[in-house]
Amino acid sequence: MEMTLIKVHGSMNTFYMFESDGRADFAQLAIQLAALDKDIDGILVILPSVIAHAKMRVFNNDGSEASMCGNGLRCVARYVCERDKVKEAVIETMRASLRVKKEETLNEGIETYAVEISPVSFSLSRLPLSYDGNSEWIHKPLSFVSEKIPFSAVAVPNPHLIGIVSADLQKDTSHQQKWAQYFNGNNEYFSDGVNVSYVTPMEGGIFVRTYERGVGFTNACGTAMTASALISCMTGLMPYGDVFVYNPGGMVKCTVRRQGDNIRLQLTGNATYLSINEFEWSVKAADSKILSVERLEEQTRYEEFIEQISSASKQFV
Ligand SMILES: N[C@H](CCC[C@H](N)C(=O)O)C(=O)O
Repeated sequence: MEMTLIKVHGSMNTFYMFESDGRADFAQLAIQLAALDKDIDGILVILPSVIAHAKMRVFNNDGSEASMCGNGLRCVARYVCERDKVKEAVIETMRASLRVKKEETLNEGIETYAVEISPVSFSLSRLPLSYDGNSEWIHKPLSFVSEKIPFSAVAVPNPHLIGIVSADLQKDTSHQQKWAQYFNGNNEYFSDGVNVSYVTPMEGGIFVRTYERGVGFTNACGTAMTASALISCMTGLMPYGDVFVYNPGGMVKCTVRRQGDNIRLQLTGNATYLSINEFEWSVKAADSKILSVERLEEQTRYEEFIEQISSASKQFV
């Protein structure tokens, strides 16, 4: 079957994105495309919706489906707003219909979108994490990992484990890799795996690096950056409001608002199209192939943006 795939990224978290009527083995397609293109972190499927402008489904490189993808949702938001000629829309996701909107460009020529990140839950059963009968785990060390790293577990709604670490644990990723691989392997704590982020405060914001469930280290993870901004505000590391989050793939703005138990999160950042690809999809992986690639100019402007901000975060990248 021939398909048109748009290769996109949010903060260099890269995906193939396409519209579909829903009748296909998307898990298998994600595995095939990840094998064909080492750049990507998953696929974004845009489907019809009876309750919103469109529905988004997200599949990681290993074929697992995720309930949410913040960087991906910005790219889907752009596609749907341009398709329907609107500046705001609602996108149905696995657990919520989320508001999205086109924003002023971050920088000349960089398409920028803001997306709602919801629902939020600290209940360990929602992650699911089982640990010593606790119902929540916020800003406390997991002693079997380290006494020096306060961890927090939060679902937005995909699962995140967030550690606040010093600069040296941010520069040397081996500690994060060891524990992220453990929590995403056969372990007694996270039965569905978890996205593991290490957060370090820096000039003007926080730096977040994520080892993603179903993928591994990525340049950025939108839900993880937003969850990390939330934890940073809850623990007093950052004031509530706009938190600038730097990552290996760039920088995004996470807006964190809280009134009592009511938490509202918004993620703003680029939605960049890299290329338009014609793809021949065959059930037999060996017969699937990318037939043509039409590269687009936008990435040049995104790289200029990275150049501008890199002095702030290059200590960690
Ligand atoms: N690996 C994630 C899904 C992708 C989320 C990430 N790419 C984002 O931008 O939020 C998970 O399995 O929960």
